[in-house]
Amino acid sequence: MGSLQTSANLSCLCVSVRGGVQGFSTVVRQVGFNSWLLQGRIRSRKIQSLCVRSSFNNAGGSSSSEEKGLLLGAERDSSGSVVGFQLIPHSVTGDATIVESHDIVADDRDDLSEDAEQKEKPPTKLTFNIIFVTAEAAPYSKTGGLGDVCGSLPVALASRGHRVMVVSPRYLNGGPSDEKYANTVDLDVRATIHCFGGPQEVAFYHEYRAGVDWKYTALAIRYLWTTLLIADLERHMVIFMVHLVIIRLLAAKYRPYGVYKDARSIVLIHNIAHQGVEPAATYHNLGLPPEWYGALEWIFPTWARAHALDTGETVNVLKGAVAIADRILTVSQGYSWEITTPEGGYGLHELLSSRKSVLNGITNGIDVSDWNPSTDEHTASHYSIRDLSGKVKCKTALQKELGLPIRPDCPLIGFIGRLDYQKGVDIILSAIPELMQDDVQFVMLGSGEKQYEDWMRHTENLFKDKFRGWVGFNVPVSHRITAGCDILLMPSRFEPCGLNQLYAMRYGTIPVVHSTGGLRDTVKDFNPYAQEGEGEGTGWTFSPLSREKLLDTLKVAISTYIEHKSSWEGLMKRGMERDYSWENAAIQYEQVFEWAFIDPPYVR
Ligand SMILES: Nc1ncnc2c1ncn2[C@@H]1O[C@H](COP(=O)(O)OP(=O)(O)O[C@H]2O[C@H](CO)[C@@H](O)[C@H](O)[C@H]2O)[C@@H](O)[C@H]1O
Repeated sequence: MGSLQTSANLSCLCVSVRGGVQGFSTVVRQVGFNSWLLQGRIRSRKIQSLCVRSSFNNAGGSSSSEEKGLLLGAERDSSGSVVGFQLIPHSVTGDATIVESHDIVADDRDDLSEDAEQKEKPPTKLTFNIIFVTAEAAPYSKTGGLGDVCGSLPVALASRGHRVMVVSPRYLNGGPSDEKYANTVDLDVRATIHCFGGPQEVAFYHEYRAGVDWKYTALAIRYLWTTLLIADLERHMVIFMVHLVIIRLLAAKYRPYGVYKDARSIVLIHNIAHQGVEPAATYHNLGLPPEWYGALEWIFPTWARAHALDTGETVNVLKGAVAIADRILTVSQGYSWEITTPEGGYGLHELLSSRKSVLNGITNGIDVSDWNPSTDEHTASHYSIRDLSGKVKCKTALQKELGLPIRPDCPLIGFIGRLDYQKGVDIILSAIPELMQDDVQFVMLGSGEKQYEDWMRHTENLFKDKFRGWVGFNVPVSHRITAGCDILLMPSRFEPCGLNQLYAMRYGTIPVVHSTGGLRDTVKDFNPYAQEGEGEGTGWTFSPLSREKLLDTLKVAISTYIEHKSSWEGLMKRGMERDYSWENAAIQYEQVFEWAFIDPPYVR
């Protein structure tokens, strides 16, 4: 960890050992918000210097990057007199000055690390400038898990001292009547970008909330690279990309002119089934130079083409990002392996395998203040690990709200999610007739494919006392289902991370999940005999994904609920006491940022 910190710190601090500056190879510690104590050798003289970066912003913008990129190091003799100065170029634009330094040439002992002051101070903490570019960020916009993650991970990183900006579109819902945007200000900046066959005007809005700069672009089109115009105001940052085309724009439009040349890009894959594939003819809409076409080019195999004249030629946004990002992240470790296999890679497995050395998985956290059973504003009652009594009140209130028989002891099973192939809705559909023979209740909340929405309405009519299908997207209802159910079913075919099982465990609702991706990583199988009979585990995982396996596993869960109340309570409590906060994940993200700065930019 220490050596990684040092290398990354040098990059972050704009003191590049790779740039040929011998000596300032170690950051002893950060001694202020923008100042660091460096040590090392210059021409065999031992130097210790205090470096101060006066600003992250390059507001003036008049001087050259070389002028901006200098550190001034003063060398002193043993009496403390200045005997010379060192101009230390750094590779990233920014204002930096050394205000104090000590030449300790007389002291030949390698004892810098034993400096008494150093012992008192905490170790160097790196801070980064991070821009998230995302199609969704809750609470402003959310159609699924992407919105959740991009609404809370930036806040977690900001609370750890990083400077974080989120850039996202302001959709049509973000009009004056939308309370979520009540605190935003129009920056009164109108920029013109050239894409989609002509000039497009973009308006920018801003809000500073929870330590994060939230910026929104009002533009009729969803393509977010336009938002890099905002980023244009910034310099020397880690650029953190979410699933988009900006990395190519970086390389094609900015780096040739020295801008962002030391920034790093990271693509975070939330779901590889959604790659942003468009007909090849749309490439010119992106405003990228023709020579970059190859990075996005994607040709479907013959069997996947629609008809005899279909050449299969497309542009694939995610493929381009994977090909040239500095690092690649997914939202769980299990999924980071799955996408390198033919079964899980959706055609990108070979490309991803070739970049395995920069591919990592970090399990998502959740917003633990929004999803908190002891304070949840959407639920009928509150409860906690110390007092679970409120949970049954949430259950009966949910039964009442849905018009189901109010039966506290009847196992209540829930499903929340997009109604599509990924979520295994077809497996639920095939299992429901048999499941409805048992004394259970089942509630589904979701929207998506019409065939499944129709099936939910139809099934509700068939099993009036047992089944409810809520067609639509409703966040308060999703909280009430999570709190009120005993079991949450997630038979996802694949699941990069999955958030609902995390919400469920935090609410003492036991997940029954297909053993895949993030579900396998986060749900630990119940074993009643472990821990000298105390039991372990937080739910059930099953594999393979089949109707029979799903039914078998659900039936084991149901009989445990009915017959082994103390085991059930153990399951609930083990799930509830786990740490789901973003803090853990944020620490791992910092590690990846550090790794990103160890290597030079992948595309120059
Ligand atoms: N009808 C409805 N009404 C109200 N709320 C609803 C809803 N349908 C879904 N939601 C909510 O949307 C979110 C869905 O998140 P998931 O992680 O389960 O899946 P999603 O596939 O969208 O995300 C992708 O990105 C996330 C984030 O990285 C990964 O966890 C995941 O595996 C990947 O597929 C949850 O907050 C859920 O409660």
